[in-house]
Amino acid sequence: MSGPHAEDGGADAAGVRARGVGVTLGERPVLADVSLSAGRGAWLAVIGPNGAGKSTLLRAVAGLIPAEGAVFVNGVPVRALRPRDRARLVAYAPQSPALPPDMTVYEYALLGRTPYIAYLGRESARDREVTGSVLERLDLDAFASRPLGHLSGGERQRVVLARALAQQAPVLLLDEPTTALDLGHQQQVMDLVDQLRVADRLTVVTTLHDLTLAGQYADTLVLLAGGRAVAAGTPDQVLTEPLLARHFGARVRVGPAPDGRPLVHLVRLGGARA
Ligand SMILES: Nc1ncnc2c1ncn2[C@@H]1O[C@H](COP(=O)(O)OP(=O)(O)OP(=O)(O)O)[C@@H](O)[C@H]1O
Repeated sequence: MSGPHAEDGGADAAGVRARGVGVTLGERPVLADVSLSAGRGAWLAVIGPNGAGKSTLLRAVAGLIPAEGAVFVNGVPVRALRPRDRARLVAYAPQSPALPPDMTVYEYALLGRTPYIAYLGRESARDREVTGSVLERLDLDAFASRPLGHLSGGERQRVVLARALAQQAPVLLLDEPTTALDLGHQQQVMDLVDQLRVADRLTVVTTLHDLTLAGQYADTLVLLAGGRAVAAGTPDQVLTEPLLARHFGARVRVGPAPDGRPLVHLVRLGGARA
């Protein structure tokens, strides 16, 4: 996309570019000088200990909070976009948003189509088709008429993802999309996002606590600690025993999975089993 505010407007600008991002919340500096870049079809995972600033970074990239520095989506400064235009470019699934308890799963997922529906207009057949298909792919079609207040934590998490996927934006920002999910649904969600990334050349940026999952799916990892990017690179470069020990205070072993990507295991402290 190009335009009066575009950085360069060329194909190289597709995806997300953030430079020198700093955020202060209340009086507290929460992020300082963070840069990242994820082009079309790339998957970038933001990892780091609790309170490192991962969710704040995602919200800054989504253009939802003011930030120092610059965030470009498809070459356009994200804060310069009107909400409706921004929602067509960037879909953001927060970690645990407040959900209206009486709204149904279908109605909530359909909210993802809002940027395509005329003001005071009704949804089209296409909007209903996209919403129905996303619910089906997330195993939620049987829940379509259930009120949100009657769902389990994992079902709620999938509904939040469904709304973001129904948005069909080229940039997908997912904050901890798998924390409440069982093993099968973790794989289903990650594989679905991966299929969409490949098929539609989406740019995916996600925070993840599960480091093995991050290393399995992302091409690039950014490790945040204390509001700063302390490491960035391929999973092999970032998921190392010394870096994880230093920044998570965790004793881990890192070894290769059958596909060569790193697997991170916690090492039990306190000696041998009794
Ligand atoms: N509104 C706020 N005012 C002041 N500080 C805040 C505010 N919101 C968050 N913070 C602080 O900002 C820091 C970063 O928070 P953030 O939620 O981005 O961390 P995170 O890396 O996503 O953490 P977690 O892994 O626990 O989800 C934390 O220390 C948090 O306490």
